[in-house]
Amino acid sequence: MHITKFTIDKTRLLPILTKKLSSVTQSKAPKSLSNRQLFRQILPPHETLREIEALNLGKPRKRNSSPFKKKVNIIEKKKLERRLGDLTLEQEEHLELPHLSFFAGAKIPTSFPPERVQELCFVGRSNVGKSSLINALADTTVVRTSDKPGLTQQINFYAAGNMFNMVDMPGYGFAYVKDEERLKWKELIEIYISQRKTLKRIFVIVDARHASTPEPPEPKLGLKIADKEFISMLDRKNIEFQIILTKCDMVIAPDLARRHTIVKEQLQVYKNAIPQPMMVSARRKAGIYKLRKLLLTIIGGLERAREVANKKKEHRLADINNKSKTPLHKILKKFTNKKTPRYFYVKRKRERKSLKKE
Ligand SMILES: Nc1nc2c(ncn2[C@@H]2O[C@H](COP(=O)(O)OP(=O)(O)OP(=O)(O)O)[C@@H](O)[C@H]2O)c(=O)[nH]1
Ligand SMILES: [Mg+2]
Repeated sequence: MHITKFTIDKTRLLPILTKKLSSVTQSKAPKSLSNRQLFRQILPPHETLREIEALNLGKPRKRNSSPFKKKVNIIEKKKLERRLGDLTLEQEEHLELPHLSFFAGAKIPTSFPPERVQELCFVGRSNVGKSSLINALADTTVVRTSDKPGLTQQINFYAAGNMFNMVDMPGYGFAYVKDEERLKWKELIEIYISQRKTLKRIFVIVDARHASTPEPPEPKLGLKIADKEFISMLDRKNIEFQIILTKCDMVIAPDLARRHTIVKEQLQVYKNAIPQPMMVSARRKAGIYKLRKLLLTIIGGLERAREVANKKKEHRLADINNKSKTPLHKILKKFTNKKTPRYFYVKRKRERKSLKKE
């Protein structure tokens, strides 16, 4: 017989086979469930799933332009609606926040600006997306963001018109900076949070992907140790806070609902936690209108924001109506000899229709 290095030596294989068999028999005995199995066993409530679908929060499904695949998508949506109920939630109000501008940065407590208007602050582990969330809320890019943890290294104050301030904090937990620097940030954040009289609410930002990563020193499921330490500190000091799950566009809908459920359960221990965690995606601007409405309600500026939104809508309508009175082809003729393309008329018609719908 020709022997190669791939020829199976039965005498060597036997111990391996017996070992495998023993492991199979062992697995029949009751064994503690893995984190993944525990996670899969969670049944999220229907309303959470419905909210995620309606606000378009989960990881986007692949959209296909082929008519067959479109039909499949429609059928899937209908199936979901049968299971979860109507997926159109209460109409989202298209509210806007006032113009955002940077006005102060503080590395030490003595550099905090005077307490004039109400403030909302955003805290969380480094790189969870605090700065990006402020940008998305104010529909701007004034706040600097980075994919490296530890970009925001001081408390930054941003004025939203003269209505209120949004405060961006450095992150706690891992960051590409020295340990002593991080300790300084921690002290600074604690001083700000416990001494600021104009502070109306603390939003603790949690990365939706991390809400259940189980690494050995971390708890099996749910919030990370750094988050738990921070919110326990808030609870000891009797300071109210609310959790916001960000980067929801990176988690598939059922898993996101499970993570939301875990976090909600864990919050029951904290007496100063607002029980309902919010879900957003700063990148896809999902859930942002809902959060904006909440901010405005806390500040007491909801009515003013509604008035501004209505005025803007009226102006836009009037603009379109005025434009349509002077035929576009006459305006264009001044500059060119060409006829007005049909495209312009269709576009205007569509704009008018969508405004009426709003
Ligand atoms: N996919 C996705 N990425 C996001 C979202 N929000 C933020 N990011 C990304 O996350 C990274 C970190 O965002 P930052 O806003 O700088 O995070 P931060 O919490 O301010 O970080 P530090 O200032 O370092 O504490 C950036 O690369 C963002 O583009 C989101 O909703 N979805
Ligand atoms: Mg930042």
